[in-house]
Amino acid sequence: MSTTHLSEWQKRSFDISSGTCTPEQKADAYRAHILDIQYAWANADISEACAGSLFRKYTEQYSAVVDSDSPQTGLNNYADSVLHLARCQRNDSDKWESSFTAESVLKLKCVQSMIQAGTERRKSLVAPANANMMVGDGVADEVNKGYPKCALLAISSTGGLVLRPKDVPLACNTQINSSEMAPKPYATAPSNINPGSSCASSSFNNQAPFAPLFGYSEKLGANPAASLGPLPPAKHFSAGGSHSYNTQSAFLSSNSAKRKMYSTSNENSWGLFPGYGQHQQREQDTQSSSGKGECTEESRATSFKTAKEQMFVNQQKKYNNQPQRAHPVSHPTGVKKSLGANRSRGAFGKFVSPMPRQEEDSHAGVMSSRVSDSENAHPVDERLKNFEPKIIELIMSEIMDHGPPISWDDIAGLDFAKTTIKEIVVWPMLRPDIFTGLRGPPKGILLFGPPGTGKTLIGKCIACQSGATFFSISASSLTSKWVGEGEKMVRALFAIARCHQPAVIFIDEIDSLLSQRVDGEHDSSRRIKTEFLVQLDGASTSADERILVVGATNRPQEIDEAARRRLAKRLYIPLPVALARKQIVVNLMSRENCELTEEELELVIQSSEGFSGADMTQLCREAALGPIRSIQITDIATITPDQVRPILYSDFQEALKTVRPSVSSKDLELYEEWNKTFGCGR
Ligand SMILES: Nc1ncnc2c1ncn2[C@@H]1O[C@H](COP(=O)(O)OP(=O)(O)OP(=O)(O)O)[C@@H](O)[C@H]1O
Ligand SMILES: [Mg+2]
Repeated sequence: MSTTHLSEWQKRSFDISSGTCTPEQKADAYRAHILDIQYAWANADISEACAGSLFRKYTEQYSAVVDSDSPQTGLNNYADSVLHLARCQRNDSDKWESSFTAESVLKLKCVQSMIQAGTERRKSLVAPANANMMVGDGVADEVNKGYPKCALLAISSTGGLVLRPKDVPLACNTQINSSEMAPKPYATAPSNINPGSSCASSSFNNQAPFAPLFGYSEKLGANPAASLGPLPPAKHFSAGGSHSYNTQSAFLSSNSAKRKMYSTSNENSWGLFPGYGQHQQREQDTQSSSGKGECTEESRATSFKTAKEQMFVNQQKKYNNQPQRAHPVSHPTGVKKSLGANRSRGAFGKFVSPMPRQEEDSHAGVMSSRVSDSENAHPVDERLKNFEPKIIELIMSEIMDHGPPISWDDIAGLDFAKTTIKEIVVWPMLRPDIFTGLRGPPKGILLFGPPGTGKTLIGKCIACQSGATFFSISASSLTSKWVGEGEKMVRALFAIARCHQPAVIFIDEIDSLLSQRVDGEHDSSRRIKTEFLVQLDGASTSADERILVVGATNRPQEIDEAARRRLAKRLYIPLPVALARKQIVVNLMSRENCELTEEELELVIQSSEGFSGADMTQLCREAALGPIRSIQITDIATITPDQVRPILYSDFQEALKTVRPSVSSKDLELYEEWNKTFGCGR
């Protein structure tokens, strides 16, 4: 072996034997040894016998670390840890975590006593004095069989759970209030819960105080509607409540209803796992019947709609009227997910693409595409069968979840970049038949420029406007502390993208992933880079593949030269010119009470020379605070919003004293220089 290899080898051996390294480092070092042995043997640097013996030795040692479940010496919590990552991440909004599960709820003493009471008194319901939960006879029977199939009805104002007997009808579209319900023993529902079929789910979901009780508002929300018994025909009836209770995992699916809703363009196309299509088909049944505004007995019996699905239907209706090809079900908060930072959908959970396909613009289109997608599910299966479900799941959770749709007009200035991107991203995605051969679009784009100039904004806009499946990946999500995991993630990412073409993989801050490879860098990060370059090459050489990688960075000079070559279209995103700055101010101020004359606006624009888009936003925010600051501290508690004075030029003048450009002219020169050398602008 070469001297370099030898010294590396010695260093690692020393590390391992020093007794101070962690099991992860040991595993890493052993694995590196194994790779080196393979490499040396492949290069005929060592004999087969030598390779065999070394290989055996280090494999055993590696296995000993990997298989040992002692936390001090081993890593056998590998799968657990990864799954834990996937499951246990929470959004900021998830402050609580329920410890209730299907079983634990049923084991609660008060529930037990209520079940008992329900069994004893078949017709009239009497709750134990110390509980808010009542169970009808049908419920008790169901509970005794397993999980309740049609039990849950409402949640009491004190947070208790009220179960209603099957045989007590409840008008579907009637608002339950305490007075109406008073004569009935189950009348403890809060008055603001409306069990009407079309909104029962969301009403329940919004009962924040109840959510912690179970933590599964989605399923609970669905079931009240499902259990209404003799419901009148309803628009979005959800039936078959047993679905949500059948498994613990259904319960564990948590409060997703208050989180993002994905679009369904590819909702069924994932089709990774058998049996999944059935569920999807049920969903379609529900939707087709809801589309007709009626609910058949059959659909009650076989279909089931969670609050999430209900919200999707509502959202879809809303967005169907919108002209642009925006995501039909955007999350109101516009949270962008990052790997592991969200709830896992479960290895067998459905994949939901965020983007509508072209053919799905109409309602009928949605349906037909879903059916054909689920029919075509198996080939997709095949291509991904070598990947572990947990990795696929992690990648899936990276799909961008975007907020209010962003249009090209929301991005001020940057005309050249916008036109070029439309040319190479949007149009080819929409008309692949025209953009063939030499007209084929480049497979990699690099957006580079000073911070705060709209690179990420462009990424979001591509997500909204391209009609492609959009993967937004952060470098940190691909770097795992587990040896080999990062490369697998990269491979899986491209494999999944291949299954969901046309696809755009957006990598923000790409410099941290594809920085120049240097000596002494950690093996695993080097391997991730190499794998990325290989995949990028594969994607860029295959003419049939419609995968586009878009990278964004404000440190273009740090990007590896091999990566630079693969990101063939390198677009400079400069500081906004005066016109663009004006557009940003006008856009932002159009939503506020602002009295700025045309001349004053011009003065503001002149004074903000050298500001980035983000700086301009900051300037406007600061100016908008001016009127508030002018209010007397004693009045702040009582003043009404319309008494707040408009934003004036003086507020901008004040703001200009505190907001400074964030990009220095020296930095700008570097960008300009790099653009001249490597950029593709005019
Ligand atoms: N051209 C623009 N038009 C409208 N708003 C802009 C523009 N550029 C920046 N902004 C505003 O600045 C904010 C930050 O922009 P963005 O995150 O896209 O910057 P960036 O180029 O990705 O910066 P960084 O390199 O630091 O990641 C945006 O959310 C937007 O409010
Ligand atoms: Mg950015």
